[in-house]
Amino acid sequence: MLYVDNVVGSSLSVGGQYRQLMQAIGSSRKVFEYAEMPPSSSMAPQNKTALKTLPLTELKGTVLFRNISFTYASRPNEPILRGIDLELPPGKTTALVGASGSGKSTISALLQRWYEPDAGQILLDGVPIDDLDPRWFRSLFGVVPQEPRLFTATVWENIALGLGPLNQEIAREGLNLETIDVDSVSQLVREAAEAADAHGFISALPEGYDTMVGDVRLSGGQRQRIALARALVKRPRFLILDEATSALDSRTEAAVQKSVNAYLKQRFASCLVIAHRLSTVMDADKIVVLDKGRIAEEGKHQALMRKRGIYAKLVRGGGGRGMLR
Ligand SMILES: Nc1ncnc2c1ncn2[C@@H]1O[C@H](COP(=O)(O)OP(=O)(O)OP(=O)(O)O)[C@@H](O)[C@H]1O
Repeated sequence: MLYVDNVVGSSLSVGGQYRQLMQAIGSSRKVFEYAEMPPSSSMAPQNKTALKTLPLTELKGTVLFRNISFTYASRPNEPILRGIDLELPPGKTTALVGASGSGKSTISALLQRWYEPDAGQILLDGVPIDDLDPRWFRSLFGVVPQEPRLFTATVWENIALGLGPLNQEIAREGLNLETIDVDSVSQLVREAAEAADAHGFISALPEGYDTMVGDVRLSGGQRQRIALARALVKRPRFLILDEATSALDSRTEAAVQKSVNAYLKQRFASCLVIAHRLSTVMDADKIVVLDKGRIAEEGKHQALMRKRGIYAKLVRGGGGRGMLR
């Protein structure tokens, strides 16, 4: 009976593995298909000579959305953004708020050039971003998405991954990622973890930075802080936080905000925050309120509250629970 049990158990497990293997083969086929797709004409290599980079030492970092309109190709009858005029001032934090589906994440996607606007232009220091080399341009961004993914690897590897193949800021500091030694990367990883307020809990894990993600149960907030460290390790000039601190309790969020703000100040980096929580956006230098694809209001928290417009309504709609609903 024991042998039979053994044979049945093993056969079932082989069956499961086979299914997973087939799924993985299917997914990898898709990955290669996408990787081999030719880039859209504005990013194609034949235009490379025309694609610019800006000297980092002179980069101010003013981002301007000028009359941007956008519709997703899959929903041609549903314009998402209409005539957006928006300035992200350098070294400042701009918060995007608005009802769910109002187009906040779409603005962040356009800024990273995941899509091309239907009309209007996005400018960096006065240069249209489509004239800039996309690899160079994207290397300036550190992004924490709504649902960050951690890989089955050590915490250290999960953070170091953010360094990416092309990193101007690191190169500018005399470090070459091709020849950099492990100790220097560890130093960068640790600094990023500190800036994300993650060093404390990582050090308390059974094997510290060498702990395998997957071997320990990390809370949603801990995962978000590792993802934040991954975004900060490349020393971005622009940090995009899309609901990046939503899983943190308010005390931890305040601590994370404090250390991220210190980072932004030290590096003169700009930050774009998307959030539904009042405490996340309240102290932003500028709050931009989106409503049905348009900018309805902008200003600082107090001024917007006095205005008693959409923002004040969103704050009150949270029913005192600190949510913007
Ligand atoms: N890839 C896509 N293809 C088609 N429609 C999309 C796509 N991504 C988003 N949308 C639609 O665009 C609209 C705006 O979405 P977006 O994610 O920008 O809103 P949001 O303000 O960030 O919302 P939330 O606060 O819920 O994250 C929504 O109606 C959404 O369904």
